[in-house]
Amino acid sequence: MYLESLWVQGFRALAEQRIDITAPITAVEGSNGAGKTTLLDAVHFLASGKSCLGLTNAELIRDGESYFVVGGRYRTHDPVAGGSVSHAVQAMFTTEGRKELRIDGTVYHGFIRLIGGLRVAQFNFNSLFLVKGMPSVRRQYINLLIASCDRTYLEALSAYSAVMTRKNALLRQSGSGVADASLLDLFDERIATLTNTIYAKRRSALAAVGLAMTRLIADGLFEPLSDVSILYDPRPISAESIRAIRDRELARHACLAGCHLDDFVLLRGKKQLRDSASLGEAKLVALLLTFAGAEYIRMVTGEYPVLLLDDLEGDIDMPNLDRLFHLLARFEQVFITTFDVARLGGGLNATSVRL
Ligand SMILES: Nc1ncnc2c1ncn2[C@@H]1O[C@H](COP(=O)(O)OP(=O)(O)OP(=O)(O)O)[C@@H](O)[C@H]1O
Repeated sequence: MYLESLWVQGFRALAEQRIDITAPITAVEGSNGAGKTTLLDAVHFLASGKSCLGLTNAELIRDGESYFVVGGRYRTHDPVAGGSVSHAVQAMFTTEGRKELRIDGTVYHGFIRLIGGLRVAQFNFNSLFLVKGMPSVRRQYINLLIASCDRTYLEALSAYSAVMTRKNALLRQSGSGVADASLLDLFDERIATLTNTIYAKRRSALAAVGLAMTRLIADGLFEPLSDVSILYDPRPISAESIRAIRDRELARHACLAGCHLDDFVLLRGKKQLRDSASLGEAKLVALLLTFAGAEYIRMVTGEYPVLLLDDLEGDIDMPNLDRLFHLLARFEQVFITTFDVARLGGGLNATSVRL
């Protein structure tokens, strides 16, 4: 997987930028506020239709502009064609909320089709919330990871989100508790089926990610995390078990069971890292999850994703940099932000883009 060129217009810090990429490692340089994080976020957007900083599309539009455009051309291995193929993608979002996506010239009016095209694994300062933050952050991690390799998972998530929206609307309408019970029964059946499908896919993906974590720890860079593991053991649900809490759902006007409340636990020994990890440890665990996610993608698709590393300086002890560079050599393409490539030492043979 290789992003050959990237163009952005009116995207946060970047007024207009076009880069053609030829080297395996691109060091994105520039002073504070120059737009380094923004550039990596643009690549993440092309892979997911979303900002990796948790920003809304409207927040991504540069102040004073009426739209943003993010586009790129990437190369990927196509097992059907038996070789490398190249795709052009371009996403536009306007202040009126209009979305326009072009993939190889075909126009779509939503960004969901970006998922499963260009694949990325990313780390930035927000990644520590994977360890320290709310369950929703971990769900986003696992959702994008699986969906980028498995279209049926993405379809199950979309179907789940649609049925939950309809059920929530019905629960809100129900007011005094009088709701269309048979329609709620139908929704509960669908929610239970989709939840169990999603649980099963998350279970096998998280088992693979956990295995990749163990191998990466054995490689050395993550040695201090030798007893870190993932615990994920959701109980399958049934329409009956959801029906059993219907009174509570009616009272709260919300769905109170299903995979939208799911979470996985990061453990060190038997302790939950969310409560016990220092900030430095949390960042290292998040970096480990980034690399383990990349290994998962390679295992499923046969190709490493594009690796996006933002704000790593200061988070990794200098003696470990050599091991990090060794790990980067696995990837076909890496983007790494830095104030100054020289500060990263001679171990990094990178081409730099200065903003
Ligand atoms: N919607 C927006 N319109 C214009 N400028 C924006 C917008 N959102 C953020 N910025 C500006 O972008 C800059 C931050 O960009 P970014 O985070 O990409 O910089 P950076 O080079 O990664 O900085 P640092 O080295 O400090 O991490 C800030 O100056 C901020 O004011």
